[in-house]
Amino acid sequence: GAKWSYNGPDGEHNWSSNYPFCGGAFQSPIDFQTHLLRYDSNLPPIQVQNYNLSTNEQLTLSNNGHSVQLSLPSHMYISSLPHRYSAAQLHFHWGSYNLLTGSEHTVNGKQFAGEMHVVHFNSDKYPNISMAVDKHDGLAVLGVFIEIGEFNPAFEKFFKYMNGIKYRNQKIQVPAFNIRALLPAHLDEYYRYDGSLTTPPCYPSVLWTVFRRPVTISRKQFLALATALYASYAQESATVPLHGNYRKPQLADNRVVLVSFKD
Ligand SMILES: NS(=O)(=O)c1c(F)c(F)c(S(=O)(=O)CCO)c(N[C@H]2CCCc3ccccc32)c1F
Ligand SMILES: [Zn+2]
Repeated sequence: GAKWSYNGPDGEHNWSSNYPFCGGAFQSPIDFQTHLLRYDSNLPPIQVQNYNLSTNEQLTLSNNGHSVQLSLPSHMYISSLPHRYSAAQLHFHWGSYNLLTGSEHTVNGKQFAGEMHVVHFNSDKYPNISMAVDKHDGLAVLGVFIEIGEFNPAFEKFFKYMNGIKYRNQKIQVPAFNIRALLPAHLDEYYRYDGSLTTPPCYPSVLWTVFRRPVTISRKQFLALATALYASYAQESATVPLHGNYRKPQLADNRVVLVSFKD
């Protein structure tokens, strides 16, 4: 499809000229404002299966020019939703080395340092993510806020390889590890709403689950994420740093955000 970026002439204000859904309804991310929230006692803790991958499996770590992404095997899935949602990939959104504000979803206007998304597709109904990506019940994405704090050994399992994918379309194989360790300890408190991909083509096909509790990575780890990658190709002389890859919060319109927590 047509090229897009997070700033300049191909920035988010012009996405809808090549990707009409980006100017449509049910867009993501949104700001979780207290008055939009409604407690729903029927929201169960999120349950994931087969996230504890064995180290003799290999995952593809790649720089797709928009984010750093880690491919995930489809035998990993979410089991607590109405359909089985099988994993496809995880990726990140972040600010820049001196702007610790790069999350996509926000809470009463507060932006976190970054945000991780674990993308799943409805494998009960669709054979692969490409067939699911534009269907109303096609995708389920788990969102995890990232804050600066304690060093995070789980993230280090692939952060340490990022110098191998500095440029766009570079990819390397990395040993698999326990993906559950990237999620918060408790999966019972989360925001839930119907939304979209936060990048073009912005299909309104995502059941969003954003956990209330952030995970922490160290400042050094965050700097590595925010400074290691380029959106440009290796052979290009003009390098374009890959940072600030987050979409601004979109209008909630009259969407309600369900929450699994009371206080
Ligand atoms: N924030 S977000 O909405 O979760 C989100 C991103 F921000 C994001 F950058 C990506 S991308 O890395 O593929 C780059 C541009 O699509 C995705 N990819 C998804 C949806 C598009 C098709 C596809 C195919 C295979 C695997 C994953 C995906 C994405 F879903
Ligand atoms: Zn994302």
